[in-house]
Amino acid sequence: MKLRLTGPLNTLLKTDIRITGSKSETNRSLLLQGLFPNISIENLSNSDDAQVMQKGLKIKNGLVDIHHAGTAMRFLTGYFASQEGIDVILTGSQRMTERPIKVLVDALRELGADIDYENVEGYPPIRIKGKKLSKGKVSLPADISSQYISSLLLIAPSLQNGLELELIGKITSVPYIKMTLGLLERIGVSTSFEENMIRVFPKRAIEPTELIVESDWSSASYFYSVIALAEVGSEISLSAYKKDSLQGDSVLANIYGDFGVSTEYRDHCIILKKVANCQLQKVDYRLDNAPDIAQTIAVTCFALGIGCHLTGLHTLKIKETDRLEAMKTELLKFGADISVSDKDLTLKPSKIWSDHQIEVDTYNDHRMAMAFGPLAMKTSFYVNNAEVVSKSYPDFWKDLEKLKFVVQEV
Ligand SMILES: O=C(O)C1=C[C@@H](OP(=O)(O)O)[C@@H](O)[C@H](O)C1
Ligand SMILES: C=C(OP(=O)(O)O)C(=O)O
Repeated sequence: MKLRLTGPLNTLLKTDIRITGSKSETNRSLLLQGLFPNISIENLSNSDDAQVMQKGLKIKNGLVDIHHAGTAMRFLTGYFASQEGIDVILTGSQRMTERPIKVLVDALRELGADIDYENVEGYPPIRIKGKKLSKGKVSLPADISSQYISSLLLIAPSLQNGLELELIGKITSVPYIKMTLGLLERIGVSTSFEENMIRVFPKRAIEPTELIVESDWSSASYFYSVIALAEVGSEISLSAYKKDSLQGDSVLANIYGDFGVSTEYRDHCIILKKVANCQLQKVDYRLDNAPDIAQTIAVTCFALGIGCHLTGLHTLKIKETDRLEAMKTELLKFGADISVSDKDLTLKPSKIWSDHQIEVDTYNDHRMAMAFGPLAMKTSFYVNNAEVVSKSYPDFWKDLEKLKFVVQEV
């Protein structure tokens, strides 16, 4: 699906939008429900990634295809490996077969798992024969993806002696690890995380527990961007959010303060308000704790005509696409002065070219499409394969229409 996108120009925005549950919290909660069926879940994510997770958890034999969902790939690997009677081949999209899984497979094998590579060593598809994992201690590199760590932590309470994890190297995406531990604590599992050691204690059964998933902060980032580009006085109310979030991307509330956006927490909503025009020439953020909002911030800065230096982005190369290269290619189309390395992105203040025929390519990456969306408030353009948004946010284009964007299928 190709879209023509035109943003609202010089209008005061005032809209309420409801966003569904965080896909990260949802996929963790679903896995925990697989282990402890007396968990119920409220405000599930309506994303493709949550749907493939839900389906995957029901399969015991045969092929499990999780498409583009990194969390489903990594979390189901741990789950299947630890469940007796499972015999599956776990695979995904072409891109998923290029996203490494070796760190997790090595750790699970160390715990006693039976996993083999179907094609290329270190990458999906993998054949998993589930069994009772006998060991309870393992160390693994922590600088590639936190999802490997979360996968092990999620199955940890079901292991005979729980799990002791030693994390090697600089730990990346830490808030996602803490989110996993936070959810374990909510269902009554004891955990500890000190320096590079994580411990999860075993739990045979839990009390019936309802997990209420907070709405998705990464999805909220696109509205922060819209408000940052809107007229002073504009506001958007997003539900359902809370101040003590498990999601690291809630750091958006601080970051977008720099762009003149205030965040008020009121009755399960966040109210984003443009309170001032951004006076900064350049911003500098280290985002290894919030990698998923890097693209949003880069486009916001470009649209505002300010520079940015974003660091800590070493994980972006192995996500849905090589996000740093993709950002460079697409922002260059609009005239950006951008450079990237394998772990950072630098944008110098530059003017947006007024060429209305530009087509933004999306590389099977929902965040490429959504991060560029707000830029339509400055110039019209086309978005190729716009359906990619369904990976995390199927209603994204409909919600942009609520903000007076003109979204035309062409
Ligand atoms: O655990 C999670 O839910 C996630 C962890 C992060 O991945 P990495 O740890 O690979 O950076 C993040 O980018 C991804 O969207 C979701
Ligand atoms: C990186 C992402 O997802 P995943 O790794 O779960 O595919 C994302 O949603 O930005």
